Formats: sequence, structure tokens, C-alpha cells
Amino acid sequence: MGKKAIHFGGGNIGRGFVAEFLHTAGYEVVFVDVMDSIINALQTTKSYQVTEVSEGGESTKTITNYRAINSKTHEADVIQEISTADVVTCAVGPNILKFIAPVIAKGIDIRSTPKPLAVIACENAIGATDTLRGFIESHTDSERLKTMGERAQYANSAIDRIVPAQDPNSGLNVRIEKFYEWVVEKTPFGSVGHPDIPAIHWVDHLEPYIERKLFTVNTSHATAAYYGRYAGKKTIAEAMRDSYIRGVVRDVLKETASLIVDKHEIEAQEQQEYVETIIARISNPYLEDSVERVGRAPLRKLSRKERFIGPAAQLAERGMKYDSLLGSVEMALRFQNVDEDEESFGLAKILKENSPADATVQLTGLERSHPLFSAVVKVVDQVQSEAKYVALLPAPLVGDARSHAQPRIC
Ligand SMILES: NC(=O)c1ccc[n+]([C@@H]2O[C@H](COP(=O)([O-])OP(=O)(O)OC[C@H]3O[C@@H](n4cnc5c(N)ncnc54)[C@H](O)[C@@H]3O)[C@@H](O)[C@H]2O)c1
Ligand SMILES: O=P(O)(O)OC[C@@H](O)[C@@H](O)[C@H](O)[C@H](O)CO
Repeated sequence: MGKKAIHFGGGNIGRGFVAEFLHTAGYEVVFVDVMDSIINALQTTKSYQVTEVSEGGESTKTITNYRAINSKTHEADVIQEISTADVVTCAVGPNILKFIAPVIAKGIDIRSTPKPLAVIACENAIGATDTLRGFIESHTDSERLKTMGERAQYANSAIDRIVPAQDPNSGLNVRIEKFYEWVVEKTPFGSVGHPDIPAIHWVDHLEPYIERKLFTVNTSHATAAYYGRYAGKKTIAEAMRDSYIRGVVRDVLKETASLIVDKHEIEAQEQQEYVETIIARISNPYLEDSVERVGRAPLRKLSRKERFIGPAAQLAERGMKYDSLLGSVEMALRFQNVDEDEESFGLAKILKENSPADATVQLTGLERSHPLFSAVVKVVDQVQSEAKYVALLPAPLVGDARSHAQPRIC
């Protein structure tokens, strides 16, 4: 029998990255999603195309050999597929891991194949597979947990490829950047050996890779998104063409680079080259990546281990500079009440209903005694005060006040 991978999340990165490389590695891919339109499209087509867009032109690959199951309506089928699969991957968003865990737990529990299932979560989050594993274990009988290692092995990963929101008329086809990086821990596979997926860079220690990626790619991307949206830019490339925003992004990256070089065994020169590559990637004019997609889910992005507070907290602990990161936090706090972004409404509510210190605790998870805490409280206070000031103005003046409340944008 051929190799089989079950992939949760037939969205942008699912179709445009994970499935592409599983397909190239010879796996049949079974997509699992809850969105009827995606499942129907995957069930009624035999192929879709992934097109890399860059200065050098376009290059297209055709993806075939897939099936799709809707886990909302066909959970039992998903369980059966997992019981006989080689690999389970997911790209659903870190907040969704708890929802896909129960079905994965059931599939793992009924496995009788000699080789354990390889579980690799492909999310932008530190330790996403560990998080998924925690949820899977909480849905597994305690007696069965003792032998879990015979049925499943779990490896964390860092995944990097910019896949913007796609044209709604493009069906399943995906337009993406050429660059990609997929780094996965190899130690959890022990003597069984890791799955044979040539696109993966297997490493012993993932932390330097995931921190370098999250605190360079995603910190700069989100900084451009939040500053860009505030300045009325539509896309990240447009924001990066603004010399002020590009300068801010560079300042932020100087701070995260100082952490990466100080903490991990990465040479300053190597990190600088990485930074230049990332700046070129996020400035790519061929990717129509909206500031709303990149800024999405601000509560997640402002949380303790994430792209702003994560590096700023570690810099503060080391007595190093983090002021530019605070500017990004300030702009992220202004990403409120954005259409179709539930978290942006949650952010507005938290800021409205809490004192600066309480809002800081709720949003960032920072301990009140942490060396970064009081600096973030000041930024929260600043954004809350602006909202109160604008709320007091008569309606015709509100737009005017907003246009003046942009101290960091030239
Ligand atoms: N787009 C990128 O550039 C990129 C790059 C690297 C990593 N990532 C990460 O990949 C993950 C997915 O991002 P995306 O951009 O592909 O998002 P997306 O919204 O395009 O895709 C997410 C998919 O998950 C599906 N889903 C939601 N709940 C589900 C459930 N309970 N079961 C099964 N499927 C479910 C959605 O229907 C959707 O199809 C995120 O963690 C993101 O940070 C994205
Ligand atoms: O997916 P998020 O919401 O964590 O972050 C938005 C983008 O920064 C992200 O999707 C990047 O495009 C991706 O991480 C590039 O590898």
C-alpha cells in the first residue's frame, strides 16, 4: 500500500505548502476540513495548481492524488483514515488545535499498524505539536496513555512560506512565494526514523529555528501590517514601500536580531543576511498580501510567547533594548473592530473594560513583576486614552482626530 497523510485544514498553507510537499514525497493526501466549499471542491476535482510567483516569473506545479473528508459530517471516516495513515499534519491555526484533537485521539487509539503515526502540527506557534499532543492526551484513556508511544510520535515544526489570501475566483489554485522552509524535530522519531519527506529539514533542536522564524518573519510582517493598516495601506508590499514603515521594520528587526544572536548560536552576519532575505520577501510586490490577513487575530499575536511580547520579554530580562517592539505592540493594540476578525473585537472590549494594568495582564500574560510589564502598561494606557478622547468628541470631529492621532506615522 502507498504512503498516506491526513492533513487537517485545506486552507492556504494546507493546499499551498504542506499538501504540495507531501504530494511530492509520494503521499496520498486526505484533506480534512469543516468548510463545505473547500471539501466539495476537493472532492469534485482531481487536481489543483500551486503557482510560485517571483521576479523571475511564475512556475506552476499540479497537485493530484488527494481525497477530502468533512469532519463535521463524517467524523467516523476521519477516524478510520487516521488509524491506517503514516502521517498526520495540520494547518488550521493555533486556536483550532483543541477542536481537531478529539478525532485524532480516536484515530490513534484504534491503530494496530506496526509503525507509529507521525504527528506534525504546521502552525505559527512555538511548540504547536506539543500543544496538540496535550489535547490529544486529554482525550485518551489514562491506561492507553502508557502505550501511546507505540501508536504515535509527535514532532514540533517551524513552517515558513508566505501564502496570501487567494482570489475567491481561483478555486483551489494557490499563488504563493517561491521561498519555503519546513524544519522539524527528528529526535522524537528515535530508532523508528522520521518520515521520508525530502522538503523537510530535520534538526535535533528546533528552538533556534522557530524563534528565528517567528521573531524575524512574523515580527516584521505583523509590524508592517499594523503600522501599514494605521497609515491606510492595503497590502504589506505597499506598507513596505513607505520609507517610514520600512525604517520601523528595520529597527524592530535590529532588536529581535540582537536576541537571536545573543541567545542562539547564530552569527550576527548570518542573522543579518536572514533579515535582508525576509525584508525582500515581505516586500514582494507580486504577493497581494493584505494587512488584515497578516494582522489577523491580534489577541493571539499579543500573547506571551508570540512575535512581540515573546522577544521583548526576553530582551527586557537580558537588559537589552526593546523600544521598537513596544511601538509594534502599540500599533497592534489599535487593530480593533476589524471586519471578520473576532479577536479584534475582543481586543477592543478588553481595552474598554479594564485598567491599563489589568488589560496588560489579560492581553499579554506578562507577570506584574516582569521587567517588561510597566513599559507595556504605559503603551496600553496611551491607546486607551486615545479611545476615550475620541469618544468624547462630537461625531463630525472624530475622523479629524483620528487623522491627528498618528504620532508614529509621518
Ligand atoms: N498563510 C501563510 O502564509 C502561513 C505560513 C506559515 C504558517 N501559517 C500557519 O498555518 C496555519 C493556517 O494558516 P492559513 O493561512 O492556511 O489559514 P486558512 O484560514 O487559509 O486555513 C485554515 C483552514 O483550517 C480550516 N479549519 C478550521 N477549523 C477546522 C477544523 N476544526 N477542522 C479542520 N479544518 C479546520 C479552515 O476551514 C481553513 O480551510 C496558521 O497557524 C498559520 O499561522 C500560515
Ligand atoms: O499566520 P499568522 O496569523 O500567525 O501570521 C500572519 C503571517 O505573518 C503569516 O501567515 C506568514 O505569512 C507566514 O508565517 C510566512 O511563513
